[in-house]
Amino acid sequence: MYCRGAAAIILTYDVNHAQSLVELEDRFLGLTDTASADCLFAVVGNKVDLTEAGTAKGPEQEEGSPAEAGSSCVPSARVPKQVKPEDAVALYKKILKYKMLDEKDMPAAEKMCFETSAKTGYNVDHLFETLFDMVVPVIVRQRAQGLPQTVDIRDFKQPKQTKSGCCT
Ligand SMILES: Nc1nc2c(ncn2[C@@H]2O[C@H](COP(=O)(O)OP(=O)(O)OP(=O)(O)O)[C@@H](O)[C@H]2O)c(=O)[nH]1
Repeated sequence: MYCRGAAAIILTYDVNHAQSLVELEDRFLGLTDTASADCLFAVVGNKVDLTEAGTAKGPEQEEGSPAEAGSSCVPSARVPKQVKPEDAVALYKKILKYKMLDEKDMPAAEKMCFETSAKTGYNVDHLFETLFDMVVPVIVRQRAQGLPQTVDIRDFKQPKQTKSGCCT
């Protein structure tokens, strides 16, 4: 996971495995520490095509929010969805707290939580178009302010060696 200077991070879980949402918080959230201070977060529940209440809509029909995805049943239903959109919204709010970001300064949770199917393409364009529309103005502003777009690795400082370290 490479996050340094990222303007947006897409945290993806599997709507059929509750543990995958838990792991986003437990294992991956800390890895986003090197992202930009004004980084946007999207929480994306993928594999919605496999769920009972999911959608098998093709890319030509794709649109809508998690609520819409949940309401469009298809006959090829399989398993009950394990992670509800509300769970993703709760995680999004936790992320903002972890980042010490004020909810009112950030896009609404409902706007930043998506359900997708990489297999059918459902909601994938909607996800990327939404992020793109939000991120481009931020990048343009950063460039106008002359903020560096690269990292100078020569700035790297060796961590201090301690005599008491067991491996030194
Ligand atoms: N049905 C379905 N399968 C998917 C979808 N996205 C990915 N897959 C399948 O899930 C498997 C794992 O996909 P990867 O892209 O390797 O994802 P991963 O996060 O590394 O692995 P997992 O944690 O197992 O999902 C592959 O067989 C993909 O084809 C989806 O939206 N629907």
